[in-house]
This record gives sequence, structure tokens and C-alpha cells, in this order.
Amino acid sequence: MELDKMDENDWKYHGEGNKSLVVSHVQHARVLRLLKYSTEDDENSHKTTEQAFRHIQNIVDYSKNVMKPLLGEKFVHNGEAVKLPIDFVRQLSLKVQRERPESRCDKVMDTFSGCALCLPNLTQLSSCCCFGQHRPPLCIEIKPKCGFLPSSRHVTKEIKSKVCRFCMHQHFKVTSGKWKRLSRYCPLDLFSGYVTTHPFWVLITAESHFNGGLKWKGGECIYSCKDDADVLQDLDELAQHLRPYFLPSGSLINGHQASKVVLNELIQVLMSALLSSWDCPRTVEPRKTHLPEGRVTCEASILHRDLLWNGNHCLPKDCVLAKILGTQMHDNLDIEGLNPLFRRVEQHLQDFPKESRLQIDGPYDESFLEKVQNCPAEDDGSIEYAVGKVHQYRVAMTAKDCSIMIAIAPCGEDDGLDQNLEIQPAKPRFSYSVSILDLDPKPYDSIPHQSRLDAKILNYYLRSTQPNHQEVDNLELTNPGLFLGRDREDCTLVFHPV
Ligand SMILES: O=P(O)(O)O[C@@H]1[C@@H](OP(=O)(O)O)[C@H](OP(=O)(O)O)[C@H](O)[C@H](OP(=O)(O)O)[C@H]1OP(=O)(O)O
Ligand SMILES: Nc1ncnc2c1ncn2[C@@H]1O[C@H](COP(=O)(O)OP(=O)(O)OP(=O)(O)O)[C@@H](O)[C@H]1O
Repeated sequence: MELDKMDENDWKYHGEGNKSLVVSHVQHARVLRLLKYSTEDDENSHKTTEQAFRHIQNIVDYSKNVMKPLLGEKFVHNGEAVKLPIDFVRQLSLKVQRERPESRCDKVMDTFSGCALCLPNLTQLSSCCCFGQHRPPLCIEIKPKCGFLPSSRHVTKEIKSKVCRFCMHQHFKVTSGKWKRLSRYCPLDLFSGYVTTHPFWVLITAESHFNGGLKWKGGECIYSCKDDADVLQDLDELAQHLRPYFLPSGSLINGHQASKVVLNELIQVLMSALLSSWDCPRTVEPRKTHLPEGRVTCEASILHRDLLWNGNHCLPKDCVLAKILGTQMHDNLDIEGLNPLFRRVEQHLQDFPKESRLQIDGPYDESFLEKVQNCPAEDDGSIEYAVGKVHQYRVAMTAKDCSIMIAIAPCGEDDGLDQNLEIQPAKPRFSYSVSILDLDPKPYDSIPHQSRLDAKILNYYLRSTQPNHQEVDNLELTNPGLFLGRDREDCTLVFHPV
């Protein structure tokens, strides 16, 4: 990429989240991730080039030096911070504006600093995998969210050890209007290690709202979740795109039946990608990560509880889900247990305002990772313990909010597969790559907000499911949310390690 010859016509809108907007190159497998600012946030919108560059460099350092060692070299692409010509950024901003979803337009793209994060386009496999193939790669993005129930002795509300945060939180989201309806996705189903197609069905259809459902073919978005969409019609359309990949050209199956077959094939590939032990030779039975008893079932999940209870709860060691779950579990005190430690750090910073060795806002280097990994097991009253726990909590928050991209491509017998695993769920054969994205550091000063949010989520959930509930806090509550539908049949498939 020649930074002095940037042309906005070479880039197109790709997607965005709460904090960044992403454009992809029309020819090369690169994306630029630009910062976004709230229109009301004057202070941030005028971040200087140096400040914005530092901010993006912090993201790179955090991905590279902290999240990559925790999540695995193979899954994380940290990218590089770049400075772009300001005219290019302004033209780009005008160009992409009409493509942006209305729900994201409460924020504007940063056109002041000229800084961005340049990353590989993870919706496209590296060329070696598609060698000799005419079909473009497919890609599915999912956002798994938090996959365990807290077991901390600091948790004061019993419901938190029964119903997972995602299932409780969605009642609040529906009530506040962020989501139009409840989803049947429960992260604990996905992370349970009990192999069933249910969470995958939910994830690849519109049922999961923003927690999945984005699909690309050759880098072009072919399907995204819409709140008001006709799910069945949309799925048939999606299946049309997928048909050439999963059904032989002469196949006579048509209509909904064909859609079901094709989507099931896709799910098999997804399951293999998410549950493959990447560090194990494929001929060896993968080692398993056993999940703590009693922490794997969420009472709000629609998956049959007896199935989960009878299951052997383990994820193949080193599969992407085990890596993410392990990192999420660095939050082992829960926000309730973290609060007093956060206050200890605050007090210390008040007493020693020039203190920088705690690395609250970085640098995110080996020494930061050391604080995360070598935090004392018991509270010895020290500032080291408190800051270690705060850092662990922030690392866990990042892992609870990351997304997974699974890019898959059909491959012929002789294709070079290099680092990508090859699987054979059915003919034809596929290769795939798995990446984890959105690994930004979560701000230290968002911890008090997390604490308030925790109480709010709990109250909304109890209020909407238990009419006689007494408030946990004196928060103002309105409109109880809806209840989960439990009418969906599930289909269980046997998973064979590859
Ligand atoms: O609090 P949550 O669990 O709703 O997560 C937020 C996400 O909502 P989600 O549930 O995925 O729809 C939210 O995603 P959306 O904007 O809803 O796509 C953000 O990722 C937010 O992180 P940040 O403030 O941008 O760093 C996320 O906030 P934190 O990870 O900082 O809590
Ligand atoms: N390297 C990449 N390759 C392809 N697509 C990407 C890449 N990085 C991000 N995207 C796309 O852009 C979207 C927004 O990026 P990202 O999730 O990093 O934004 P965010 O604002 O940090 O999100 P959040 O709302 O979680 O804070 C992603 O959901 C994904 O679809």
C-alpha cells in the first residue's frame, strides 16, 4: 500500500462496530479500520494526529503483546498503525456515508487525525488455500460473548450463577430498544463442548441479532442479520449462494429441503473450525479442556438441560473456543469482587499521581502481560494484587467482546494447504482459517460503568421474569421485556475430530 498514492475509489465500505469503521480494498485483501467518535464528544473528535496514532499503536501493542500470547499466534492478526493523507480520509468518509446503517450513524468517522489500523482482510483466505479454485471463499463472523457463569464467592445475587449475562442482558436491550426482539442464542450452549447444531443454527440465522450471521462470499457481504427480516426467505437466499459449495451440481434437492441440507453442511464446517485442536496432529485424539462442573448450563438456555447435564463438558484443548473461554475466565472475581480492588488502585493513584509502573493505560508490553499472568493467587493487601486483578478483568472483557471470523474455501486434492487445516465434512473438501478480531483494550475507567450496568442488567431481568421482584438497586426501571420462546426443535449431530 503506497500511502502517498491513496485513492478513495480503491476502497469500499466493509462494516462497522461501536468504535470503528472498516473499509476494504477492492483488489487487495487489506482493510483499514478507522476510529469513530460520538458527534457530541468534542474533546475526542479533535484528537491530534499524534494522540490518535498513539491510541491505534496501543491497540496494535495490546493485540500483539497481550492478546496474541493468550489466544494463540494463529488466531490473532495485530496489523499496523498507519498515517493516511487527510484528503483521502475526507473523501473516503463522504463516499462511505451512504452505505452506513442508520443505527450506527450516532457516531462519525474520524476525519481529523488521518490515522488508521491496517489489517489483512480476514473475510478472504490467503491465496494458497484457494489455489486452482474458481469459487470465491466464504466467510462467517460470529460474536460468541461470555461463555461461563461466575463462581466467585463475591457474587451476591444467586441468579448470576444460574442465568448467564448474555441471556439476562438481552431483556435490558429489548426494553431499551437496542434490540427489537430476544434471541435464542445462549453463549453457554456454544462453549459447553456439548456438540449440537442448535447454537450454530441460531448463530448463522437472523435470530442472533448482532451476535453473528454476517456472511461474505469473496469479500462481498451476502447476508447480514436484520431485525425485521423474514428469516426463512433470507435463509433460502443464503442457501442459494451456498448451494454450489455444498451440493453436487446435478443434485435434485430443491426448496426448503435443499436449504436445510446446505445450511447443515455449512454448520458442520463451522463446528469443525471452532472445535478443532489447532496444535494437535490430526491423527491424535485431541486433548480436552474440562469445564468446571455446574458452570456450563444457563437456566435461560432453550437447549434441553438434561442433555447438557448428561454431556461430557469439554472443549478440545487449544480450539479457538477453548482459547477464548480460557481468556474470559481471567475474570474470576466477577465485577462485584473487582470493585474494592479497583478502589484500591484509585486510592493509590490519588496518593501517587505520578505513578506509571502500574501500566494503567499501557504500555501494553511483556511487562503488562506478566502482571496479568503472574498476579498473586490470594489477596495479600498489595497494590500489585489489585492492579493484577484489574488488568485480568480488562483482558477478560476484551475476550468477552471479540468476534471470530471463519473463512472457508473448497480445495482440490492437490491444493497446498500450508497453515490452514483441511477437513472433509462431506464431498467436496474444504480448507479454512479462523481469526479473532476486535481485540482492543477496554478502558480502565469503564470499570465503574460495568458495575452499574451489572446491577441494571440484573434488575431488568428479574423484573421481566419475576413480577414480584424487589429491586436490587434503586435504579429506575421501565417496561418489562419479553420472554424467550421455547418452541424450536433441536437437532443433535455427532462430531468426529478431524
Ligand atoms: O456490554 P455488552 O456486553 O453489551 O458489549 C458491548 C457490545 O454490545 P453487544 O452485546 O455485543 O451487542 C457493543 O457492540 P455493539 O455496539 O452492540 O455492536 C460494543 O462491542 C461494546 O464495546 P465498546 O464499548 O465498543 O468497546 C461492548 O461493551 P463492553 O464490552 O465494553 O461491555
Ligand atoms: N481484519 C478484518 N477483516 C475483515 N473484516 C473486518 C476486519 N476487522 C473488522 N472487520 C469487520 O468490521 C466490523 C467492525 O469491526 P470491529 O468489530 O473491530 O469494530 P468495533 O467498533 O471495535 O466493534 P464493537 O462494536 O465490538 O466495539 C467487524 O464486525 C467485521 O465485520
